Amino acid sequence: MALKIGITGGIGSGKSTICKVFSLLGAPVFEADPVAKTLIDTDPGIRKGLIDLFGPDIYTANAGVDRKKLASFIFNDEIQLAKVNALVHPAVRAEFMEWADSQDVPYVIHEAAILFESGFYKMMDFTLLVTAPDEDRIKRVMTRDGSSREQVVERMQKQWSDNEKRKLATIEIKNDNRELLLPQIIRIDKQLKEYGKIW
Ligand SMILES: CC(C)(COP(=O)(O)OP(=O)(O)OC[C@H]1O[C@@H](n2cnc3c(N)ncnc32)[C@H](O)[C@@H]1O)[C@@H](O)C(=O)NCCC(=O)NCCS
Ligand SMILES: Nc1ncnc2c1ncn2[C@@H]1O[C@H](COP(=O)(O)OP(=O)(O)OP(=O)(O)O)[C@@H](O)[C@H]1O
Repeated sequence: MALKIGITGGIGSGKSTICKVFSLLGAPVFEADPVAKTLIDTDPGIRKGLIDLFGPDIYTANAGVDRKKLASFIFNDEIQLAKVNALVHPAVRAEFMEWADSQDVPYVIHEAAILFESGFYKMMDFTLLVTAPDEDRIKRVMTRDGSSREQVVERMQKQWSDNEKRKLATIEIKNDNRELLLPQIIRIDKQLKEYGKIW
């Protein structure tokens, strides 16, 4: 059975970029967020649950969820956020476990922005935390998404701080353009492949 490796980090830290490198090194990557979003749009149980919570208008005419509406209901109300997460996260978890068990490799990667916040980290054998200075992250996301500094800072403030995440992480990957990124990833990949062999 493949080792399960969780990878997380704040907005713009470089999770997706680093996952691309792990993928090139042969590690299958499960991206939790798009899976969660697809399930919200397509899973009948989740659909019913969201309609019960927020009414039928939470879905648009073309069947997808109204993202702006859902964000406005949950991002300023912790109770509603917890209810939505309780509907969506068990389904994501089940999909991940089934996917992971079908992979014949030393290790697989689970990428999630809220790996620690959601408790998903408890299902992982090891966790990797990607960090970078706030200013670098802000500039990267402004360039990537065309968002304003204020929009990025607002999102950052809603996420756990790196210090909180460090307490739960096995290994930190520094994506700060001071410590070289590729040697860090190659070292971790080598260790995981060795460890995966004897697991
Ligand atoms: C509510 C939605 C429609 C808002 O979409 P929007 O494009 O405005 O925001 P985006 O998806 O980029 O998320 C922004 C940030 O919010 C935080 N966040 C997103 N979903 C969650 C969640 N379920 N719980 C806690 N924080 C969350 C993350 O820190 C993320 O970086 C969207 O976030 C969503 O569908 N979320 C549920 C999917 C999910 O649970 N994803 C988390 C991984 S399992
Ligand atoms: N070391 C780096 N130097 C410069 N740019 C970088 C570096 N690492 C990542 N980037 C760029 O910064 C942006 C953010 O990186 P990425 O999308 O990988 O972050 P993320 O952690 O997955 O973000 P999010 O949580 O918003 O999805 C991307 O455009 C990426 O190409």
